[in-house]
Amino acid sequence: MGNITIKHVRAFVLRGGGADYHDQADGHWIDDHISTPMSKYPEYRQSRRSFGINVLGTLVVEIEASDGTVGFAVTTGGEPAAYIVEKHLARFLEGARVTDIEKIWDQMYQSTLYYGRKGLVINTISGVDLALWDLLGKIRQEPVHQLLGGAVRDELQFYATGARPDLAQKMGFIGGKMPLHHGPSEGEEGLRKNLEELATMRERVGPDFWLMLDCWMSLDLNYATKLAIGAHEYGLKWIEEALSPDDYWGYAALRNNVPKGMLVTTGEHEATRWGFRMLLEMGCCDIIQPDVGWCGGMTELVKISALADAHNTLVVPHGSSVYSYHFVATRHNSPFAEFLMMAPKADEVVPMFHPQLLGEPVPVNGRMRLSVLDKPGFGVDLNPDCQLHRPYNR
Ligand SMILES: C[C@H](O)[C@H](O)CC(=O)C(=O)O
Ligand SMILES: [Mg+2]
Repeated sequence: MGNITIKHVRAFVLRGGGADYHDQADGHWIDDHISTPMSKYPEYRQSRRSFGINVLGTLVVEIEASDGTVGFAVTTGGEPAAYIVEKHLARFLEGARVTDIEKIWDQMYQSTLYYGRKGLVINTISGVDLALWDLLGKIRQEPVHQLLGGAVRDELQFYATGARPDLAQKMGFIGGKMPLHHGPSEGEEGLRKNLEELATMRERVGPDFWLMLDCWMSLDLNYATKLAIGAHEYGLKWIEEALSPDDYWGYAALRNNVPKGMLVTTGEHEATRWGFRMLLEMGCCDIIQPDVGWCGGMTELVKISALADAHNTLVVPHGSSVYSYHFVATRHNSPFAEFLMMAPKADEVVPMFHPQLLGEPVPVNGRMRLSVLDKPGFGVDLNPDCQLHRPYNR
């Protein structure tokens, strides 16, 4: 094993759903008048695709070892990410040992610092890192959760994100997180509509089912505070990503402002241990939500999670399908996981990264047995029916 090296790195682009889960067709709940930082421009209010939310597409990273084993991963990043992998990052992998994950991560991060640190570059590094974990698992014939130190639970439980928490409840999930539909630019009327939607959902699901609101970076502190206070009456469990990810000070203030018992969550657009250190040390939130495909990959998520543990903060990763399931199974401070409802009407459970992965597990009755994850690597294959495009073939 110590002698197996990395022979070749390849980066592809894929369109249509999957890891770039906002890349959906018309009529999908995920693109139906959701409040965003662009909602202040009326022409970009109805659809997130109108301002380009799906412009990047999916990045697929494939890493082939000297023994012929191939590991792969998908994340968001598309063609610019493929460029970075092929033209810049591949040099740190090809010829290295497949076990050199820490060193490769450090080289990818340090060598891109002058143009990286967050966003696209860290998405790209995350994709490469996840492919390395998949490769190592496949070579060792062990699931990634075992490489991470082993599972601490036999079963994962999930809340669902989508437009229909009432249906998610019937499907066995422990809670439902809804997108916020109206932002500050829609004034008092929008605020009233937001609260009415929450009230209707609370009536449908009864008093105990968790209800959360995902605000996708779209509010200001005053609006978020008013929303949280209004939503308290309807038992809102948490208010998510209410502010810009750069506004650490706003989050710290919001956490003071929300009614007692309501949680403030954020972090899906934060990256690396340094970004999360800001959130944790400034007391910005009760739950951090790193996306393992965006925050720096598994190698970085393990560090972020240890930091969170030392701050008594839960880590409930954003989306990211199998990549987060293998992680959540191994951490005491990750007691449950997110499942993004990718059915257009949020009325059935379909694999989160459909159609890109084969063998992608889904929760059944809101739960997933650990045994489902007991396959080498992340336990999934690329769907050969998906059209891979390699824009920067070296
Ligand atoms: C529903 C949200 O706007 C977003 O598309 C997904 C998300 O932020 C989450 O799952 O969390
Ligand atoms: Mg979110």
